[in-house]
Amino acid sequence: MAPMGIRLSPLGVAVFCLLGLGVIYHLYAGVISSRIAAFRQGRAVDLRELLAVSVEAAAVGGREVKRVREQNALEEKSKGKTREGAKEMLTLGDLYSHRKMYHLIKSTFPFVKVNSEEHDDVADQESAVWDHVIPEDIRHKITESREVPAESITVWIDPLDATQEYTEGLRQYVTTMVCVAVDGEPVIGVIHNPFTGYTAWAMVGGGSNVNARPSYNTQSPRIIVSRSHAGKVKPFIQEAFGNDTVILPAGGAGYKVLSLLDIPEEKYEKADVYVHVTYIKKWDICAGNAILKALGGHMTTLKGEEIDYAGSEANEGGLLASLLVNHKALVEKLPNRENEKHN
Ligand SMILES: Nc1ncnc2c1ncn2[C@@H]1O[C@H](COP(=O)(O)O)[C@@H](OP(=O)(O)O)[C@H]1O
Ligand SMILES: [Mg+2]
Ligand SMILES: [Mg+2]
Ligand SMILES: [Mg+2]
Repeated sequence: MAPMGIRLSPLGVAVFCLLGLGVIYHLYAGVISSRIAAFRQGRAVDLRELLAVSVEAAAVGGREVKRVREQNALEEKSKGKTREGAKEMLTLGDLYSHRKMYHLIKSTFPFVKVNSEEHDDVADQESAVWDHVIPEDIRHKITESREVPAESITVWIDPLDATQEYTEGLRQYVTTMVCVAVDGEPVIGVIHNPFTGYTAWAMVGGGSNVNARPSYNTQSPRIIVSRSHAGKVKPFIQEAFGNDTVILPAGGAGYKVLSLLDIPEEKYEKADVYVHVTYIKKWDICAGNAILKALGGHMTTLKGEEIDYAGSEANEGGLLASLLVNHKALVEKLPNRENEKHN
């Protein structure tokens, strides 16, 4: 019984309540859906922006690498040993470069997973902030933006590649590298030499600032290999390509990929194929893989398997990298090394 003698019909009350709920749902559905949209937008990453930040990160890290080398303040120490027993070196160049590169990428894209070779608990007080300017050459070569969910991205950074050679003063081999993998596939690669200032970048299906050479020799190829983690690469190559094959030992996984490209600088040797037979990690190889893929080339394990750039840092199956040749035919020439893994 309602006050003042007004009698409410139960059906009327029910209809009224339903109407009220409908209005509330209508109002809140709008709010909720716009919240979801805003949330989603925050987690969508424009790959052209991520390329611009990657190029910037390689440059800011590179400035630290150069400064530490020029001040002779490397303070090198051993982080441990590789599986083959070689010392894994860490210098202040690796560490300071890591801080700058990692924080620049993380502060711009907080939802993106970034795997760096180095680690550090100190928050960089003067960490670089991206100015949101996409450089002219990137805007010119990549005209369409492409957005992907942040969750699908893994960024690999090598704050200083060829640390061994860096400690020996062999500056030509040293690079900083950034790679962006989407769903495990390498999509963006940046390789920067801090001492010459040269940067190679490419986006698969997008564009690049570097090209393949007009031709490559696969009959008697010049093969570039590691100088400090070579393992048994020499007999491996001779078995595949003959005893007279030209083998070029060089430092740095980044440098060795640059040696396959058409770089208008005399400092880069010109190789036809890059082979690595020992264990190697994904921050060493992802950027080179993305650049080669963008230019129509391949980087695979020695068995010709694609490398998945999500998940663990390890690449166990060695490396074969080539550009504009029949990669499968190269794989078929290689000896079976089932019984000599990691050598
Ligand atoms: N067997 C191995 N185990 C661990 N890292 C290896 C390796 N072989 C090569 N690397 C790493 O791959 C990069 C290129 O090596 P190389 O010059 O011998 O070709 C170097 O990266 P960093 O200098 O970033 O550590 C090196 O440490
Ligand atoms: Mg290292
Ligand atoms: Mg490296
Ligand atoms: Mg390194």
